[in-house]
Amino acid sequence: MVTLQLQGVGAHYGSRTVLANVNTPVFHAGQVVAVIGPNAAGKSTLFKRVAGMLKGPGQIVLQGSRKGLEGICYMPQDISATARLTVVESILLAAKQQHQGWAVSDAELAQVDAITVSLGIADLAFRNLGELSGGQRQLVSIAQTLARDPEILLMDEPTSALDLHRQIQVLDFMRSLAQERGLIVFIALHDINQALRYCDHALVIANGQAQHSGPCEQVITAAMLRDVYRIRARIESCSAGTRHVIVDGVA
Ligand SMILES: Nc1ncnc2c1ncn2[C@@H]1O[C@H](COP(=O)(O)OP(=O)(O)OP(=O)(O)O)[C@@H](O)[C@H]1O
Repeated sequence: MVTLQLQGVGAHYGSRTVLANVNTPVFHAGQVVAVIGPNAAGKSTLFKRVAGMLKGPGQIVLQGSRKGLEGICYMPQDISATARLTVVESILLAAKQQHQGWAVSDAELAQVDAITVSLGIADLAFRNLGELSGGQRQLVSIAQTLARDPEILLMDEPTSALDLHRQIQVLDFMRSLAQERGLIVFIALHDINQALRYCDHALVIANGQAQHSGPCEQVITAAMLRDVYRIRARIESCSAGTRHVIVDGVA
């Protein structure tokens, strides 16, 4: 069973340190971790550092992995697509990054089919990337990331371009994927209610540091929202018993 822990992780762009000394508990297969925090806090930078795209101090301790660092897959926030490929070609290309050679097996085609069906984009399979809407491109970007057979998924605001139905569909899907396939899923989110609803653990990044880390219900508090986001808010249970953030205004 895969586990991941960050120990004193930092990152810099040139001489500018953007992230320093991020420590986390050991995360286990099946867990979904919300990475939350204000704009420019360092969430994407943390993902890039964990994915090996940036250098910096500290250790990314991965244990019980079949694939090693190759199993850490990052879905970027930027979903612009310039390649002249169809949707299915672009997903196959992502899958092929993990394997030698370009021959496509029936099993790989079936895997791509299954991913597009799960994300509700099977009807887009032969459309060119350049002619998709923003939300459709985001769903294809998620499909490309899943095709890489991840053990650790780093999803950078994966629902930012999606309508409400698709947001719920994708987050439900990520949750069941984590549990059924034993993935550890990190999701950078700005919607704190989605973090409360879909994630087990919250890691709050602010000013390039991990300010809080723990179970969502312990970390997402009125005090944290005031200190980190500078808003006045209450956390209340709705009639269905689910906890929600109600925002009263800026602090
Ligand atoms: N390629 C880069 N070169 C230099 N500085 C960068 C680069 N990418 C990001 N930064 C800076 O690093 C800091 C953290 O940016 P990052 O993208 O990690 O924030 P974020 O928490 O993901 O923000 P957002 O919620 O707005 O997406 C910001 O000050 C940003 O300007």
